[in-house]
Formats: sequence, structure tokens, C-alpha cells
Amino acid sequence: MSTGSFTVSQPLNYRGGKRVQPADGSGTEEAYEPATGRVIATFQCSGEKEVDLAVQSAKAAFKIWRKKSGMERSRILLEAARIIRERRDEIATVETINNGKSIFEAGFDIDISWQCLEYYAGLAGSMAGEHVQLPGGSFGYTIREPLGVCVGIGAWNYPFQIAVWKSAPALACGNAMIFKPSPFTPVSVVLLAEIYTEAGVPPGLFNVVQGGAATGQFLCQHRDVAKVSFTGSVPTGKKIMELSSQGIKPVTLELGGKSPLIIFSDCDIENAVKGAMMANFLTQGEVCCNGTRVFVQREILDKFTEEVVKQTQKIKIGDPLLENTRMGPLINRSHLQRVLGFIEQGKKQGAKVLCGGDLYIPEDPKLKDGYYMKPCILGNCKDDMTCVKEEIFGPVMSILPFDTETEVLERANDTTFGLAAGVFTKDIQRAHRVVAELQAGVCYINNYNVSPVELPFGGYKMSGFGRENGRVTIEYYSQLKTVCVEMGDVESVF
Ligand SMILES: NC(=O)c1ccc[n+]([C@@H]2O[C@H](COP(=O)([O-])OP(=O)(O)OC[C@H]3O[C@@H](n4cnc5c(N)ncnc54)[C@H](O)[C@@H]3O)[C@@H](O)[C@H]2O)c1
Ligand SMILES: O=CCc1c[nH]c2ccc(O)cc12
Repeated sequence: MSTGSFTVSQPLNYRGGKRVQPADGSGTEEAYEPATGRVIATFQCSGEKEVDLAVQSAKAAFKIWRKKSGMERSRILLEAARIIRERRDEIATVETINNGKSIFEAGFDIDISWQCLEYYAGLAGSMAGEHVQLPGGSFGYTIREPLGVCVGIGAWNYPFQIAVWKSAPALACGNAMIFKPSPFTPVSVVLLAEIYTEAGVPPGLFNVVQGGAATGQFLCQHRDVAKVSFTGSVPTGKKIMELSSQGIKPVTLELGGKSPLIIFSDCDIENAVKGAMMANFLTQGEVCCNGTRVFVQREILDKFTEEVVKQTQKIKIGDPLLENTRMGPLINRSHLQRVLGFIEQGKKQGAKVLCGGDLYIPEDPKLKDGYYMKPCILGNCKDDMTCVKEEIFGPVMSILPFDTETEVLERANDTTFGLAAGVFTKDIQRAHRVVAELQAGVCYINNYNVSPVELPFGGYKMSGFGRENGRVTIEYYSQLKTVCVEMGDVESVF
């Protein structure tokens, strides 16, 4: 498959174990190939009737799935993981075409996806309650049960992986799921739905509805939906929490960030430069946990800045389907303009562009309408600049000098967000002391933006709550039933 040749003609909703056209709709959407600006799919946004049909389909499958033992569910999830591994390159290609990230990175996203399924398949058989002895031979026990029909709502930056991070623990716990991807990236999640069916889940266990805010609202408000797990922006997260609160539905919110990366003068500078680039430029900088506020201790400011600028200028931008490309286009034209707008505003507020920050026009004529820009590093930044305070969600790193540990911790935590943070130092006591003070759900020491599926991921403060990945996520997709057993006679107070 080459850039500029892919279009989707099959339906993009998935219900009852097959692709379907939605039963009703509220307008149409177009999905693009960011590398070329071509429309690759046109689809109808699902209406209330289609959402209800998806819920009914999920309810029917849930009745079968919840009765299976953990080991039976595990075998099917392992088969899904195997198929994803086998079809890695094909899925990664679709992801690259619809999202714009390099094929090199998309392959890793798919690897983390099958690993996530393997991990929860491993945990499915371990779901258990406990036995508690009570006086007089009576006893109690607890059963860990699934919630029912869960809804997943995703962002466009990791379309396939977000759907797996939500559905793998949900299905492992015995739930059914309806997933709504971002309308910008509707394509790859339908491959996941087909893979689950091929692996042997009951038809209707994993359904896909396409659409935007209206479709998402129908899902959150549906009376038979037991839980909503959302990945996206803070304003949408607030709305989802409000809607879900009306039905007292638990929510998991994976929201945005403006994370600090603190580089002390005693660090290994080569690793710190690599870490800062990993923290800012994966997926064109469109990553929620990016360490975009790079605090550098003054003694090494010039050396660090010179090296990070040099390495950033070497990033190969271009056709994301080429193996040697490391940065593709941004998701769409309006987002590109928004990112460039932050840079312009930064300049007006006194920031200095040290590299990039303008449009990139590839030589290949078929890419001329794509949404490319050169990765940007801003120097002379101050904590109160808009580019330092607000989430840009693009390839823009802000460098901020600091002098002392106390000062940098105060500044690093001075944000309403709390998703991630990082520290580079060779002093292990300092590393742990700093991490203990950082107000962030995910902290990295001497690395950044690695996501092993065994570790929980999620935010503090306005970056959300609940966790994805790790053992703890079982608790977010299950509930505890207490059974109290009397072995003697009832001692009534009446
Ligand atoms: N913390 C994380 O794990 C994480 C991961 C990826 C992206 N993000 C954040 O997501 C944002 C970018 O993604 P986005 O632009 O797709 O976010 P977004 O909030 O605009 O949309 C996310 C999803 O919510 C849906 N939606 C929009 N309005 C809705 C409503 N009223 N009710 C129900 N659903 C609704 C969208 O259609 C989409 O599927 C950034 O802020 C980024 O930091 C966070
Ligand atoms: O963009 C944020 C980090 C991230 C990377 N992959 C996934 C999958 C699911 C998420 O909720 C967040 C993320």
C-alpha cells in the first residue's frame, strides 16, 4: 500500500458481529489521509436508534460472555492478540494512513496493543473474591463481577491502541463494549472488531458506532450503559462526567496534560536530549503525556539546548509510509493552524524560535496538500506564556531554565494538569525525592514516554482519574458482590 491510494468503501459501524450501515444518522463526516489531504472515507454519524441497537446487541452478547470462566475468556483474547500480531503491518499501515504518524511508530502502537491483550488474557483467570469466616460457623464471600455494557470513547492520536487499552480489560472482566472512535480516525477500530469476532467472542460483544459529540452523548445517556471510559480533552471530559452522573455511571477519564520534564545538570546529557525528544516529538507531538515544559538546570542550558536543537533539525519529516520517516503530518489542517498559532503567540510574548515552527512542504508532489510542519523548539520561555501554560498537542518543546530543586518543583507543579512528569539525574536520591513531590499520575526517571502495559497509566488533577493498563484496571471494569451466609437460626430483634 502506498500513500495516496487507500479508500474505504465498506460500512464503518460494527454491530452483531458484522459491518453495518447505521440504522439512523445525524449528518455525515469525512475522514482524511493527513499525508495528502485526500478524503478516504465518508460515513454517517450514528443516531439514537443505532446507538440503542448497538446497546441491545451488546446486552445479548454480555449474557453469554459473563457466564464464561476467566480461562475461557483468556483463550479467546489470546487468539485476538495472535491475530493482531500476525496482521501487525497491515493494521499499522491503516493507522498511518488515517492518523499520519510514521509507519515506524505505528508498528510499535500495534505491538503495545497485542501485548495489552496478552496481559489481560493472563489476568482474566485470576479474577476472584475472598472468603471471610464469621461467628458461629457463618461466613461471607465476595464475587468480582463484570459491570455490563461499557462504552469507550476515543481520541484520534492512538486510534487502535486506545480501543485496545479500553476493550482488553473490559472484555477480560466479562463485560461487553461499544466503542466510538474520533470521527477523524474511524477506520482501524473496525479491524479490531473483526479480529475479536474471528477470535471467537460472541457476536455483539464488541460494537463500533461512528460519529462525533452527538453520538457520544447518546452513548453516555443510554440507561443500559454501565460505565464510560473516555480518552480526550478536558472540556469534553467534563461534559462526559456530567452526562454520566445523571445515570450514576462510573467514568474513567484520560485527559490532556502539560507535563514537566526536569533535567538536572548532573544528568547523562546524551540520554537527556534523547529523552526530551521522546517526550515531545512522537506522533508529531500529539501525545497527551508529552513533557512539553522542559526545565533545564542553568549550568547545562547552553550545552543541552545546542544538542537538542541539532538533533531536532535532523528529524526526517515526510511520507509517513516510508520506513525512514520519523515525523509525518499533523491530524488535519485546522489543528496544524492551531499549533502554528501557539508558536506565533509565543513569539509575540517573547519566546525565541530556536528551530522549526513553520510549514514543511515535501518535495513529492502527491504530499503537497498534507499537513506538515517542522518540529519546533522555543527558547527564552517564561512560565506565564500561553505556549508554556496550555496544551498545544503538536511538535513544540518549550525550554525553561531553573536554578534549584525547590524552585523547579514549585514551578513544575504550578499547573491544573497532572498527567505525567520526568526527571533526568544521576543522583538516585534526588530522583526519588523529586518524583515524590511531583503532582503527576505517571513519572519517568531517566526516560520518557515508554508505556509498558503492566504499569497503570492515568492522571492527577484535571488530567483525569481512573487508570488504564496494569492490574488495578481490573477494578475499574468490575464490581464486588458480597454474599453473607447464615449457618444457624435467625436471631430477630422483633
Ligand atoms: N490522557 C490521555 O490518555 C489522552 C490520550 C489521548 C488524547 N488525550 C487528549 O485528547 C485531546 C485530543 O483529542 P481529541 O481532539 O480527539 O479530544 P476531544 O475531547 O475533542 O474528543 C475525544 C472524543 O470525544 C468525543 N466527543 C466530543 N464531544 C463529546 C460529547 N459532548 N459527548 C461525548 N463524546 C464527545 C469525540 O467525538 C472524540 O471521540 C487532547 O487534549 C489530549 O491531551 C488524552
Ligand atoms: O496520548 C496519550 C497517551 C496514550 C498513548 N496510548 C494511549 C492509549 C489509551 C489512552 O487512554 C492513552 C494513550
